[in-house]
Amino acid sequence: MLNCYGNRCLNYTQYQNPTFSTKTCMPTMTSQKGPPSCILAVNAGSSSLKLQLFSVGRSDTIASDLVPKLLLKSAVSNLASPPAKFTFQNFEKHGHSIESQDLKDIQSVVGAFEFFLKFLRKDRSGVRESQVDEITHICHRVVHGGEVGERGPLVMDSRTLKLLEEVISLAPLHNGPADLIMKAALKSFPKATNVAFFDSSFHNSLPDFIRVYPIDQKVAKARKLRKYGFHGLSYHWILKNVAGFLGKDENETSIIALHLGSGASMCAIKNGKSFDTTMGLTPLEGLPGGSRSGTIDPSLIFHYSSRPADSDKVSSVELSHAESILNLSSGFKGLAGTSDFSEILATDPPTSESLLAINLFLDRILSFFGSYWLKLDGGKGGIDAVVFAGGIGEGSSTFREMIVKGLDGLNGNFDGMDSEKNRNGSESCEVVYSVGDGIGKIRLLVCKTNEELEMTEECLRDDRLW
Ligand SMILES: Nc1ncnc2c1ncn2[C@@H]1O[C@H](COP(=O)(O)OP(=O)(O)O)[C@@H](O)[C@H]1O
Ligand SMILES: CC(=O)OP(=O)(O)O
Ligand SMILES: [Mg+2]
Repeated sequence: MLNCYGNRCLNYTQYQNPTFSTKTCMPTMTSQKGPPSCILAVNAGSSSLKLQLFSVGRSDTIASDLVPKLLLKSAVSNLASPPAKFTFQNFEKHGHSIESQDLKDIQSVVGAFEFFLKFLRKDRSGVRESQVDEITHICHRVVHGGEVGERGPLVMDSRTLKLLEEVISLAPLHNGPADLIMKAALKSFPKATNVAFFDSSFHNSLPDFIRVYPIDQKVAKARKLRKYGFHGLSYHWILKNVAGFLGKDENETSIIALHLGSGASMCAIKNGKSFDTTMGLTPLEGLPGGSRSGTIDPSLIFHYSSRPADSDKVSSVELSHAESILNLSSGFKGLAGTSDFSEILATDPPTSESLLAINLFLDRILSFFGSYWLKLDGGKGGIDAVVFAGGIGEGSSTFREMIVKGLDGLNGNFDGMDSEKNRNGSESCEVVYSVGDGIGKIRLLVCKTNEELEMTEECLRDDRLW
């Protein structure tokens, strides 16, 4: 039985290597000091909660290197288009059995986290009670780090939770739930160290002329109103794995990365640094998503909330309500009635609504692509690869093919698409695989993103978090 992480495939016998034994999970008597021995990684997305549990061993080759071993993987997906689906896979249980069920009553990531915690302690999970108590570190994906997130990951306690409360309104679909999950984790695992890893940190390198909005700069600075950018854990994972795949240093790798999931964004990575990205002050800017509008004329908000031509008659839609409409009932949901893009792609025969959603998404992606092509000097060899990731980017060969077809007009030195690899590549065990013919200078790649393992690896690398 194979299991993938990093760019490696491990088989079950390698899994039994005693250096990776769960015995490495020592019970913690006080808040953990010293290297982590058991890490729970929690990724609260807009339509899903993804979790992985790792024990930590020493590398066979470099004894000082800490290596995570995957113990279990669990997810609650489809939260935005119920019923939510729960999956739980215990890699220590014989046959790596997968448990799955519909959760009719769970509609939020916080409810999903509570369900997961209860399930973990059930016999059916195959996880020993003592093993749960051995968790020394909990890594949380927090989408918006505001100014505190600029300095990188942050150990959570009542003081740092307060600091993050200030930016909850800047990532309304994410930071509120993450805040509640961190509070629940602090309560349920009082001996563990909780660390927040920020999606926004990766974009600290954005140049001023890209991150500044053309508004009064006194107000902008005082209220920290600027582009932050998100999906940064995913982009760093993509960067390091694509650099490894290409045999290049991270800081010599330049790519256009497309993270297309319930929330969708793109990033122009220039020599290992984020140079531009489509999301902004909040995850609402840029591409449309499952229920988010993406970029619109800012005046549209006022047309929602008032009737400009008839100014004394104010409509019943208030500004905060308009914000919630743009976040929760726009995007694919507003266009085609569902936030589930796989359902839209599978509509057979296609309806005018499904075609509109697909063509509009494609159009916005190509608009940003053209812009990033120029910014990275694509015509002069400034781009190594185009990389697809996220639920849609990894899951839909059809949509990847549509995007690549749309790039024809650039007349760039792209790989041609290899239809066979594009259709069947997902069966590959590799984290990064090619969907191109390898003839062009710009490779077409898919990267199986893994925000949970990204946080875990960072946690093991950064001893300030222990
Ligand atoms: N095989 C697939 N083909 C097309 N779309 C897919 C596929 N698998 C998942 N998706 C879509 O990916 C989106 C969820 O992406 P994901 O990255 O898991 O979400 P989140 O933003 O919650 O992390 C949903 O719109 C879902 O329909
Ligand atoms: C930032 C963001 O939109 O994240 P997700 O796609 O996980 O909802
Ligand atoms: Mg996600």
